[in-house]
Amino acid sequence: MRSYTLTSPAKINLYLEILGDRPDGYHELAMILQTVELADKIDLRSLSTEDIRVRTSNPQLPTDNKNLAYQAAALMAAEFPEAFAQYGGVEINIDKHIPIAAGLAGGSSNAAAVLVGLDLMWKIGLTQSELETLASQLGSDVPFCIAGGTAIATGRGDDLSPLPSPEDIYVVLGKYRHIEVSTAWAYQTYRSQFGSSYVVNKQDLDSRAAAVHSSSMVSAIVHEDKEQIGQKLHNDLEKVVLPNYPQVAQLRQAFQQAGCLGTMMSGSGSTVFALCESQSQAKQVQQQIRTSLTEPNLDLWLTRLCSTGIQVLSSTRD
Ligand SMILES: C[C@](O)(CO)[C@H](O)COP(=O)(O)OP(=O)(O)OC[C@H]1O[C@@H](n2ccc(N)nc2=O)[C@H](O)[C@@H]1O
Ligand SMILES: Nc1ncnc2c1ncn2[C@@H]1O[C@H](COP(=O)(O)OP(=O)(O)OP(=O)(O)O)[C@@H](O)[C@H]1O
Repeated sequence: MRSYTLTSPAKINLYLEILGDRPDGYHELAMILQTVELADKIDLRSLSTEDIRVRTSNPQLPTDNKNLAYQAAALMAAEFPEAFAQYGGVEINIDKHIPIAAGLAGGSSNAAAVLVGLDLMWKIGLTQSELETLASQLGSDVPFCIAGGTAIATGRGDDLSPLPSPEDIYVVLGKYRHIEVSTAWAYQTYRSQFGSSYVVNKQDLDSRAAAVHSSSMVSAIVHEDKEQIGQKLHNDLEKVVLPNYPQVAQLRQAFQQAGCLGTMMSGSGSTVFALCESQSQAKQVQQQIRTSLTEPNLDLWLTRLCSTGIQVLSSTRD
């Protein structure tokens, strides 16, 4: 029996611009993605049978083929049938800490962890680029989750260019337990409201995607200018989510008034994050939100930007 334990961290979007629509129904994006330390723990245990089993600490999550971690294992089994036959199936245990449907790529990160773990368990030896290509079949955010850290993401969100990770930036995450935003709904609503303003010409699209590389946010990251990183946060999906979810808009306003470097909704929401220059500032922001919004359904987490993606914590064999 072999087992691997991996950490599966969440991401936030420091920048998300929607450039245009795509013939496949997706959107062309210019994003800056960033991992944070808040993470799930994934345990993989080999089975003597050719089964894929999922267990999770959160009863809300599916354990069948609707779970992205299951889909990742099924993809590996289909791509590498000989390894699957030789090493047997796998039991996947998901110790869930990342909130679900929160814009934090929790499911995507779990899928990335299964790809990385099974590559090791089945001794396949895939490169990071090969893992990312497989990951893109599972979802737009999954390739980034493999190496994590800080990266520019263009195309559907899966064309990645790494950036240096800013150090010592603390993050307060806030999410209402009862508010879950569907990513597909957010993009569809954006398209129906703002689709007419999209870039249609392929050349313009390419130059807009390239522009993110020389943007003020990238410059702020490269120069580790915390103030500017906070100032340049951007997310086009706020334009559709905030008007439809007034509590999320109110939470964002409360963060803004709490004196942080900057605040923004992550991905398609409903999580709002605040960047803070120190742990003590983050604790103060957390405290101020608790006193200004006496809402029992609001969860808050204190975490930190992180420079790594999926990591193996331990492994055993006998
Ligand atoms: C909002 C973000 O999390 C920001 O990082 C991502 O763009 C979404 O990533 P994800 O959840 O991995 O997305 P997918 O599972 O690939 O797609 C979910 C849905 O989002 C929409 N979608 C996603 C990515 C993209 N570039 N354009 C889209 O329009 C599609 O309607 C799709 O049906
Ligand atoms: N392993 C998993 N962890 C979390 N959600 C999962 C998982 N597998 C499938 N899902 C389903 O995926 C949906 C989105 O969950 P997830 O937490 O990944 O959303 P998200 O953080 O908004 O993702 P993203 O930021 O990539 O859009 C939920 O409806 C959930 O039931």
